[in-house]
Amino acid sequence: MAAVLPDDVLLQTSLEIDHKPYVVTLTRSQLVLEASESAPVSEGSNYEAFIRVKTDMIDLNEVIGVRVEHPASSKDKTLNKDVNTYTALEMLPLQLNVFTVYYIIKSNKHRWRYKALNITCRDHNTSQLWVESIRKTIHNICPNRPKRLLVFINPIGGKKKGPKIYSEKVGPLFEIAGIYTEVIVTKRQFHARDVLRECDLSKYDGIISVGGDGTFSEILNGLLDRTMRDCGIAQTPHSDPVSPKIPVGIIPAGSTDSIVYTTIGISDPVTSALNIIFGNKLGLDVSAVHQRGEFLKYSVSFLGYGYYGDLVADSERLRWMGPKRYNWSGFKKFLSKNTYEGEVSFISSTDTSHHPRDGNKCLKDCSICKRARENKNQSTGKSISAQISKPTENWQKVRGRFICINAHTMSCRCALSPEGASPSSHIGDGHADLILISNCSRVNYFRHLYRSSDRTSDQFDFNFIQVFRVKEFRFDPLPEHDDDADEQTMTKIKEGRSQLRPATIRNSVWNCDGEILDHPNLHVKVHCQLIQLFAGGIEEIGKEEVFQCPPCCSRKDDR
Ligand SMILES: Nc1ncnc2c1ncn2[C@@H]1O[C@H](COP(=O)(O)OP(=O)(O)OP(=O)(O)O)[C@@H](O)[C@H]1O
Repeated sequence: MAAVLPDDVLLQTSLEIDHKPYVVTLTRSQLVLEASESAPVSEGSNYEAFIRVKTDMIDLNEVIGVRVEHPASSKDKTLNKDVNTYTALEMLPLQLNVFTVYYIIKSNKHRWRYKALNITCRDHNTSQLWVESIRKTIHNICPNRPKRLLVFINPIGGKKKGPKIYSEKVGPLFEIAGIYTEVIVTKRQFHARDVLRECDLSKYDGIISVGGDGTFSEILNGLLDRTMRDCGIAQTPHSDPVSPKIPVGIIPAGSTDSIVYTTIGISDPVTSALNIIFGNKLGLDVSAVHQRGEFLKYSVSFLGYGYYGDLVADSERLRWMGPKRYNWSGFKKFLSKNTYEGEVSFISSTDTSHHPRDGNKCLKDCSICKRARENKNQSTGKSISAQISKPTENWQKVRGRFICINAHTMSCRCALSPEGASPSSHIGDGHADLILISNCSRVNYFRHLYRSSDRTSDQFDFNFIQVFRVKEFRFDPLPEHDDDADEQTMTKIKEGRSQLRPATIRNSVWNCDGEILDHPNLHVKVHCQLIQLFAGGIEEIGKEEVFQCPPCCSRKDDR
């Protein structure tokens, strides 16, 4: 343990923890807890003397919050109750001389939890002094923690548990952290987007999506639309979108929650809430999707034509099945094995130091994403025309009949595919991994799908699969076709009046972050680290710190 230097000490008092005497010291970065025993006092002395027998420390950057606590609220695990109960308990008389420090613990497998340490002071003034001093010190060393959040809760995403997850697990944590929140439970699709178009964003330090990838995508699109409008920039294939100043966070409450899995390593509302509270941030690549020169939307994780497009179109009709609808639709589409003809054109990455099959995973503090951010910062300020991909840029083309065409802006991890559909894809390298799966037998396609759930094998190691790391791509279906006829067929499919059959439809749809894009012709351009996401990146298992629980803590069970 490093010695506490005198000028580093901000406050030091003899306090009680678990009815035992402690000398508690607040330094500029830590709370130091020294178990002590009373020593015999020399005659005539005005001071109580202690012998220090054991020392523990809590880093202040791992403290969620501190507050004067009512005993019932800690004993009864009030945090597991709903917000109303929680507020009612707060109105009971407080035990004003006790304050509680809430701090995180990191268990293995990326899951974060927290503990509460009750500290008893002699009187209310001392307790108040401690609370204020700790808060001020945290604010000084962690100035980037958010203080005001706008929260959107989707009540129909996943298993429809968004409101419950927020009120039981997340809202109380934001309250402990002293974060002011405005909460909107969405009433319809595009409700969040419409609010973001009009509201005063300067009031908030972050926007939080409680839902799945679809809700996040809606919020991301609303925020980027708003930013572009405020900057007076039209969204064309040749314009570079402007990064919003405000970061976005996700509390997972959807069916797949792939963005959370990929950026934190686990779909867990408490871990995500703690990442938001600590203000951890990552730069996320965003793909701008256009059709025939017209802007359609932004995508942050995945674009899939063919198998994954058909799958999402089918699964939309089966929402009542919950998350299992994806397995059922996936099985059906596997059996039908539709194939689609088309031409894919793309501009490959010029950086040859990394590629989609190099096995280099995008983990916390990823060097590839860091380099991309530095390059982006250097190029900011260059004229926009210098950054536009020109028609003369090196476009490559692949024609064929495909089972699917997938573009991953990130690795797209999820419970079914722990390493992701494109394991070496990066969150912020400014590129997407383009996976072209040509027509093959069902057995071979199954071998590819099976490998995506296997951490050890290369799912792209087949002669019918081609992979490219690209910054821009286009898809044109072949032969040229009647868009209107296909759109009518797609409407019937979505309304449940028709099934997808290769004989009746020549084109698939695009699956864009779990939502359907009806138009087969697509032009996609990746924008490096366009938005900031509240997430810390995936910690490498084995490199995580092993938490030493101070023996003095109130030893609450993991929540
Ligand atoms: N009150 C609402 N009623 C209907 N649709 C809504 C409502 N609120 C949000 N939506 C829409 O619900 C859609 C699906 O939500 P979401 O993506 O969160 O859940 P999911 O599809 O179950 O999860 P995932 O995308 O992770 O697979 C989104 O497109 C969102 O715009």
